[in-house]
Amino acid sequence: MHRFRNRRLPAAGSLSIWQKVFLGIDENGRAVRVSLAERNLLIGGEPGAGKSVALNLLVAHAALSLDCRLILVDGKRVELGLWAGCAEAFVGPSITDAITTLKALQVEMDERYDMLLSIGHRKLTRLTGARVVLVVIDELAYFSATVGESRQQKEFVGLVRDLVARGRAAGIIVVAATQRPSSDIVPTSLRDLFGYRWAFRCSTHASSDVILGHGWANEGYTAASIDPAARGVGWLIAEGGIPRRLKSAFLTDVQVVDLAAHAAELRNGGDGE
Ligand SMILES: Nc1ncnc2c1ncn2[C@@H]1O[C@H](COP(=O)(O)OP(=O)(O)OP(=O)(O)O)[C@@H](O)[C@H]1O
Repeated sequence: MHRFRNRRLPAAGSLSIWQKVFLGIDENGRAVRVSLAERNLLIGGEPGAGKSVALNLLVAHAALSLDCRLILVDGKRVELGLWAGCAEAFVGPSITDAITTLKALQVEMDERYDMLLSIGHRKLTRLTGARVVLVVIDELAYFSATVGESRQQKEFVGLVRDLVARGRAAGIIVVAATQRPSSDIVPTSLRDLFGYRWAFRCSTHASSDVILGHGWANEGYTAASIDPAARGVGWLIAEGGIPRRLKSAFLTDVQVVDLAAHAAELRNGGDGE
């Protein structure tokens, strides 16, 4: 298998979760970057539209950023599985494991608020010391509507909601993806907690609005108008802004394998050479 391992892989300390993450190129040819340490991100779109590719870009940046801890929740295991060696926790299809992991994060979030209060700060910054924790969930609907008992699904949704609502200032960021952009999976009250929302191709204007926000389809910003063959194309909106159409960057599986191995080595104290 050809590997692209070479000297251009990022060295330890050259990337930070506080730096913007490169997502792709917009219609005007401009680079699109997001500041993940400041906002949660919701990704939606129909199967095959490009969500996993987008998640891999985000996780690649986070994994190579040694000031970021990674918690990966992936019901299918294969979407994020290549990054398991970089993650502090990797949760597969078990809803019990997902709940246990999110509960532990909730406890940590409260401890972080105690710490912030004790030093008189309102939010975690890169100077506070504690590392940012990135929680990536793929697929939201698997845990909220498919696997487990209804009581567990509710508990899972409650934990996600709390982490998205309160985690940001404590340096706990959630990125969640779903191939079911419907209001039962992403109710407005949850959707609106995400500061970034990225809609890949959706089958209807209504499902596009479920991700981007109510009314955008009427204004002409709809992921239902994306050509099904245009994989990786989507609309991204940041809190308070207007949607921006972009084509995501792309990492092949071979590149992901190489980057993940490199990041794991850096995380284990190696120099990645
Ligand atoms: N930015 C891109 N550039 C080129 N090809 C892309 C891009 N994004 C996605 N693709 C192509 O589309 C395929 C499906 O993308 P991806 O696996 O990310 O979809 P998905 O939305 O996660 O699907 P599912 O919901 O079924 O998991 C990829 O294997 C790739 O071939």
